[in-house]
Amino acid sequence: MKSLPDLNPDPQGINPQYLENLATAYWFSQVLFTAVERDLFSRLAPEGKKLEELADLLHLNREGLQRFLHALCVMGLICCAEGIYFNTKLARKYLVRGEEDYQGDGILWRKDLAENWQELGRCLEKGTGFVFPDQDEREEDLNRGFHRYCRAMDCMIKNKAREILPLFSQVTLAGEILDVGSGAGSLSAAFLKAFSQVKATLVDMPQVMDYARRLNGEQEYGARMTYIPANILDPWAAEKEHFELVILSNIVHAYAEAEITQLLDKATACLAPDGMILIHDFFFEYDPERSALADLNLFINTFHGRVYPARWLQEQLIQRGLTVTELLPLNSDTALVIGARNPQRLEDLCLDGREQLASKIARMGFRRVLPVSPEMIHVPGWVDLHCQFGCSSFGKPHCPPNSLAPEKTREMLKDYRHGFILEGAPPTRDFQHLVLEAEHEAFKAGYYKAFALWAGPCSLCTSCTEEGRCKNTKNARPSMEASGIDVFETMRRAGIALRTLAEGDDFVKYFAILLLE
Ligand SMILES: C[S@@+](CC[C@H](N)C(=O)[O-])C[C@H]1O[C@@H](n2cnc3c(N)ncnc32)[C@H](O)[C@@H]1O
Repeated sequence: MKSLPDLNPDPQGINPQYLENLATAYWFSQVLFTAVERDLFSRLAPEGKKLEELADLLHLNREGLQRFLHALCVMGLICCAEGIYFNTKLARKYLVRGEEDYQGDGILWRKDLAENWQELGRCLEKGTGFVFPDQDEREEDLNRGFHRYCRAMDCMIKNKAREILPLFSQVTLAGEILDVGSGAGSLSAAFLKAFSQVKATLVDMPQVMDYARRLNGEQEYGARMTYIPANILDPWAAEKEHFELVILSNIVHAYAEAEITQLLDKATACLAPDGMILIHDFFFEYDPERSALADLNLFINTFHGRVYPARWLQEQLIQRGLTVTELLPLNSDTALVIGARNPQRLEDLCLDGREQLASKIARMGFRRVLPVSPEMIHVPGWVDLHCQFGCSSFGKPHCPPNSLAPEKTREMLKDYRHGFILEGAPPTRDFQHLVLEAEHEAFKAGYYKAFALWAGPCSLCTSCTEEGRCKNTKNARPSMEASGIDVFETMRRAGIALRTLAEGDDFVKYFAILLLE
C-alpha cells in the first residue's frame, strides 16, 4: 500500500512547503469524502471498471472523473491496469459497502463534522462550540441522525476492539460487563464473542439503545445483552459492586471534569471486588498531534468535551482505591487505562512491557519515543571521517579515536533486537541527562542490557579533564555520530525526516538511541 506524503517533509526546517501542505490538507479529505459519498469503491468491486462504465454508473463527467481517479490512484486507494480501475487492498477491505470492516459511515460522519470546523474562528471568539442539532428537528430526522451517528461510532470501535481484546487473552472473564455510553455496543459484543460465559449491560440514550437492540438482537451473543435506556449523568439503575468489567469507551472525552468525576464515582461503585474498569480514549500523552486535534474537534462539536491527560484519569482512579496500568497505547491513535481494586487482576493482562516503558519514558519530557529495530541503525564506513576531519572535538575523551570504532558499534548492535529512538530538544546537557534517566528507567524495568547513545559530544561536565581521561565514566555515553552511526539515514529509516541546518538559529531537535534487549 502507498502511504501519503508526510505533511511535514522536513520537520527540522523552516519550510513554506509545510505550510502549503497544511493549507491544502483538506484536498485529501475532500477526495475521500466524495468517493465514499458516491460509493465509488463499491462500484469498482469486485472486478474493477473502465472509466466509461464508471462514469455512466455514477452519472459523472468522464474528463472530471478521470482526473478524480488519478488523484485516488496517487492516494493509494485505487490503481489502474490496462485501462481498468481497481480497488487497492485498503479500499477493498474498508471502503466497499457491505464488507465487514466497512468504514464509510465513519468517514461520512467526519465529513458532517467538517462543516462545523468552518466555525472554528467563531467558536474561539465565544470560547465554546456552538454548532448543535436544530432543536426543531423532526423526530424522524433526529432518529435518522442518531442511527447515522451510531453506525459511524460502530465502524470505528469495531477496529479498536480488535486491538483491545488481545490484552485480555490471558484473563478469565465469566461475570458481567457494564458498558457505559456503549453506542451500539460493539466493544461489549467483541468481549461476548471471546468469553462465552460473559453477559453485558449497555447504557445509552433511548434512541441508541433501540438501535443497539436491533443490531445485536439476532446475533448469537444477543441473548446475553441487556439494555438500559438512560441518561448516564442521572442516577444509574445498574447494580452496585456487581460488574467484573466496567467499560467507558470514548465517553470520558464527552464531558467536563466535574461530570467525569461523578461518572467515575458511579462506575467504580458498580465494580465487583475483583472487577476492572477499562477506559478507552484519546490521551494527550499518546499521539500528541492527533490528541491535540481531537481536543479541538471536541471543543467545536460538544458542549464541554475535551481530551484529558492520562495522568489525571489515572489519579482519579487511584483516589477511588484502584490500582492502574500505565497508559496502554493501541496501534492506532487512542489508548487505554485499566484499573482494578485487586492489583492481581491487572497481572493477567497481556501488556507489552516495551510499550509501557515507552509511555513512561515519553512522560519524562521527550517529544517522541519511537521503537527502532537495531537492524535499522546504519553504520557505514564514512561517518568517523567527519569526526577526524572537520570537527574540533576530535581526540576528546568520548570522541574518536576514544569512542566506539564503527566495527565495535556494528558488533554491539548484533546483540540487540529492540530499542527506542528518543526525540528531545536542546540544551545538550539537559537532553543527555534525560537520556541517562531513560536508560536507568529501562534498567529498572528489567532491561539489564539497556544502553544509550546520544546526540553530539558528551556535555555532562562543564569542561573535559585536561589529561584526556574522562572522570565521569559512570554517566558518559558515546554519541551516535562518534560511534559511526549515520544518524540521518537511521532516522529516515525510522520515518523521521532530517535535514542539515541552513542557519545557526534554525530549530534543532536532538535524538538518542536507547538499546533495550
Ligand atoms: C463517542 S460515542 C462512544 C460509543 C462507544 N462507547 C464507542 O466507544 O464507540 C459516545 C456514546 O455515549 C453516549 N452518551 C453520551 N452522553 C450520554 C448521556 N448523557 N447519556 C447516555 N448516553 C450518552 C452517546 O449516545 C454515544 O453513544
